[in-house]
Amino acid sequence: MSRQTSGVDLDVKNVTVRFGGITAVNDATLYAKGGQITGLIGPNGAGKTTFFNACTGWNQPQTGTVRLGNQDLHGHRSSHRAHHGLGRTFQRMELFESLTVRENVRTGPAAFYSSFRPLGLLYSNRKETRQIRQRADQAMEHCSITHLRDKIVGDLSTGQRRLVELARAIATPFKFLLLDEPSSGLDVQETHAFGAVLTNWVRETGNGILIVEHDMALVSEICQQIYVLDFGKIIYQGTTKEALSSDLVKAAYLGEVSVA
Ligand SMILES: Nc1ncnc2c1ncn2[C@@H]1O[C@H](COP(=O)(O)OP(=O)(O)OP(=O)(O)O)[C@@H](O)[C@H]1O
Repeated sequence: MSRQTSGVDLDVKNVTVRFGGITAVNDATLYAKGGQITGLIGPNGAGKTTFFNACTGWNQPQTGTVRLGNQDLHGHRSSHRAHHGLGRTFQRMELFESLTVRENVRTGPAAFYSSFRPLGLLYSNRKETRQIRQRADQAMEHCSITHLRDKIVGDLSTGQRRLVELARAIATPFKFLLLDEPSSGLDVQETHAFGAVLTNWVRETGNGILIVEHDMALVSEICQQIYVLDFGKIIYQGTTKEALSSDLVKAAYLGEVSVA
């Protein structure tokens, strides 16, 4: 990964998303800095995925704005937001089971570059093909999965598949990533290694991450800032240390959970 100087910040203001009579996200405002990992936590059904969808254009909020650096993404489709560098992963992994690891990872940058052309994947030039290969190789290296590059993804363990998904995301020239429960299904050691990959990527590229995560040990290890959603509202914002010792946050979410 090449080291860059400064990343862009994600600036989300006053987002409200309603589904009929349900207000899934209620006037939520969040600022996530480039070069950092910001956590978005909250109980099941709090509105975290809906908030992500509003950021990436998967749903259109009733109110609110989304900016990435100096780009106003408000009202634009998800493809436009991806062009401007806002990437995401999903709660359920979306990998091509019958393709190899290398092929899966290459689909990220290939789709990104092709989306700038009217005929998409039909045409690509040599320079672009070289870039796609280089980016995929670097991302696999970064995620320590180079040795798996010729394996079929359907044959891999959950931990390895999570890394393939992450490698595909970071192989794509995104400036900011939204990760939805990316460590789900990993054991303690795999989670720790996964967290180190995220931390290194942010440090080396200057890019930012907003992560939805239920694993509080991982959150406390990698996040600098935390936002807490409860019933669609941001009820707390602060440094990770402050958030984890806040009575309000404990009452809403953490309960007696130990994060040591
Ligand atoms: N498409 C939809 N139509 C109607 N209601 C929805 C829709 N999507 C989400 N909801 C509702 O909005 C609320 C927030 O859901 P959301 O999935 O965003 O929560 P979450 O915090 O991501 O939950 P989890 O941690 O379980 O993934 C829930 O009450 C959910 O049932």
